[in-house]
This record gives sequence, C-alpha cells and structure tokens, in this order.
Amino acid sequence: MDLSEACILIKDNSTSVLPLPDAFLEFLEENGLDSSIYVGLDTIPRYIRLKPGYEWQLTEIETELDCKLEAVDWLPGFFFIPSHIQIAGTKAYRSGKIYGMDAASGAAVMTLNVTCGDHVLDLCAAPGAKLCMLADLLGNSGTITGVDVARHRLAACRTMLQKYELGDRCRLFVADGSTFSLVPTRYHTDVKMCPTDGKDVENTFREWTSKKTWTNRKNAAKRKMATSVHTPLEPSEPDLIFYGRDSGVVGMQRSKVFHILDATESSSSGYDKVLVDAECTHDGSIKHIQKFEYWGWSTFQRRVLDPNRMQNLTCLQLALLTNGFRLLKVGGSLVYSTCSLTVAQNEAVVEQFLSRNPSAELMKVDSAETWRCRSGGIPLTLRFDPKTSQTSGMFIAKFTKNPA
Ligand SMILES: C[S@@+](CC[C@H](N)C(=O)[O-])C[C@H]1O[C@@H](n2cnc3c(N)ncnc32)[C@H](O)[C@@H]1O
Repeated sequence: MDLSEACILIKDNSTSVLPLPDAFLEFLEENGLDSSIYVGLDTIPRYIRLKPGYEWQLTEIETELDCKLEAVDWLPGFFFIPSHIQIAGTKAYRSGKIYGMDAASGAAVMTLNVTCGDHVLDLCAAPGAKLCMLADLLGNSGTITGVDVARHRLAACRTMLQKYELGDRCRLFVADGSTFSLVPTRYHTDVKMCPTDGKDVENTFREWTSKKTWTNRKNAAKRKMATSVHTPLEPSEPDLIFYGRDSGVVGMQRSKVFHILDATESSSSGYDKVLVDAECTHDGSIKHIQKFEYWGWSTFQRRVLDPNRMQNLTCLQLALLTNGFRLLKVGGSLVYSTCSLTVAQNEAVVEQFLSRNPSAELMKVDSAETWRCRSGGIPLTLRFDPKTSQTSGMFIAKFTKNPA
C-alpha cells in the first residue's frame, strides 16, 4: 500500500498526522462515501453521558474534570467535553458517575424507545456502553439479556455492569447471536418460583457468584461431554456468565432458564425490544480509524478490504438481524445499527432482510426529527457521520414485527 500518495490527513488530539492510503480512499469511493467526512476530526467534539441520578453533582463533576460540561440539546443526559480532557483517570469516571459514550451510540439506544417493564435483548452486547444505557433507561423494571460471542469482551461488560451498579436485572450469555434462542425472563419473573422443592437443588440457580462450586464444574463437564458425544452438530449451549438478583434467573431451574424459544412461541412470547448493534468494519468510528495509524494500514487491508472477510461479515450481519427479529414478539421493536458507513453493511443488509421477512416493517424514528443526522439510503433509516452530526458514524434502522 503506497502511503506516499496519501491525500487526506487526519489529525488526532495530539496533532499527529495520519495519512489515509489509496486503498482506503478507494474503499470509501466504492461505498459512495465522501472522504471529506474524515477531514478535520480534531474539531469533532467528544461526549460523556451522565448517569441518571447524578444531575445534582454536575458542578462538582465539572470542577473535577476542570471544564464546563455543555449539554447536547438533542440528546438528554449527554454532554460535550473538550477533546483534551481524559476522563479515564477521574474520580467521576472511576466511581461510576459518568460514561464515555458517543452521542450517535446514544441515539441508537434512544431509537429503541424502551419503556417500563420491557424485556430487552441486546444481541451484540460487549463491551456494554449501550447495554448500560438500556439498563439506566429501564431502571427498576423489566430485564435485559446481553449476548456476545467474545467471552473476554462480555466479561468486560460484566465488570461495567458491576461498576455502574446496573446488574440486578441483567443476565449475560456468551453465545452466537445468530443462533441464540433462549426465552425472555418474562416467564421466570411472572411464574411463582418454587426454588428447590427439595428435589433438584443441584440444578437450581442461586445468587450469582464469580466462583464456580464443585457441583457447577461437575455439571458443566457432564454437559460438555454429552454435547460433544451425542450432538456434535448442535450449536454449543450458551454460557451464562452473569445474572443479577432480579434478572429472573435466581431460584429457577436450569431447564427453565435454558428453555429454547421455538418458532410457535416467539411471535407471542419473544422479547419486547431487541438491539442488534452488529459486528462491522467500524469505519465510521473515529477512534477506530485512528488506531490503524498504530496497527498499520496492512491490518486495515487484511481486516476490512479482503473480499472474503467482507462477504462473511455481511452474511453475519444478516444472520444476526434475522435471528434478533425471530426472537422479537409481535408488536415489539428492533433496532439494527452499525458504526460502518458502507452501504453493503447497512442498506444492503436491510433490503435483503426485508425481502426475506414479510412480517418486518421499517418504522419512523419520531425523536430523530430533532437529531443532527440525515436519512439513510432507504427512507426511514438514519445516518450519523462526523460532518453532518459532529459524532462518530452510525447507521440506524428500526423495525417492528407485524402478525404473520
Ligand atoms: C459493535 S460491537 C458491539 C458494541 C456494543 N453494543 C456496545 O455498545 O458496547 C459488536 C460486537 O459483536 C460481537 N459479535 C461478533 N460476532 C458475533 C456473533 N456471532 N454473535 C454475537 N456477538 C457477536 C463482537 O464480539 C462485538 O463485541
């Protein structure tokens, strides 16, 4: 890749200069993207989200961060912060009063419009910025099920839930989101639990602990053996790595928590809200693009431009969206979002999905009327980009499920 012919410069906060190689410019052109959106990134603001309940401590937080926090007028709870301020080492951040979160990501969560008592599924949950916002919005009601295929990333999500004290109504599964099938905890919270009735203590969930008991380990080993010997082609069982005390898991028997939602049940008994914040090339994320300065552009070529990888990625996105929709109840809402700006990962996925799922309907995002974004290539979809929105890039599509 010829860096000497670079024709765009990106400045990061420390004013270093990042050349964009020809291959990336071609990638932008092929995807109908105007390369000027990557220019002048040093003028794009950064954002924090204030944890609800800490509004009265705003002045104190400003003093600690040594800056004025200006509210984002179109997104409640979000504030601009000057780009030189590093929040990671601050007391406000370490004690869980503020989150580092881009406003476009906040918009994706707001699009879902969670309401009191919703049972929410976040199918690509890690590292958890959106999951935490969903939990903050739900407050003391409903439940959240977070799924991610990457165990270490989901473990970081668990740490985040604990830090912000948001875990009570959450459960986290390491699983493939394109095949995940477990029922919402609605069943568990609604039924009267008979925790052990003296029969199956071993298979009943007690309060979550990071330490595995000898019995847990023995049972896990037994299940692993059974799966590998008898059903080698079955997708591996989701691994529950965290559950809060009001997540509907404590006191339930394993067979109930791991009950698979079948085709006949999902329309009536699926999740109220589903977020599919799909794996993508992250090309709209300013922070991510800047990382290639250090990783090297050959890494970008290998990870993003390779046609086979791209094909696999768009198949995965369609599979995640399709499965998320399968798990949605009739009348519920699903948000598909990516931080890529390419048509292939956004509009093309949405078009294919709609053509195969007649009960899916795109919905208008009412709150977007006041947002700094533009329409995507398909009416009712939304696009955020640094130039239009002063945020990272984000594509958002909202669907509902009609009766079949
Ligand atoms: C864009 S990130 C999600 C960011 C997250 N929603 C947040 O706000 O912090 C995409 C995630 O999808 C996960 N992922 C990739 N393939 C997956 C799959 N087949 N099933 C579930 N998650 C998957 C990745 O591990 C990654 O954590």
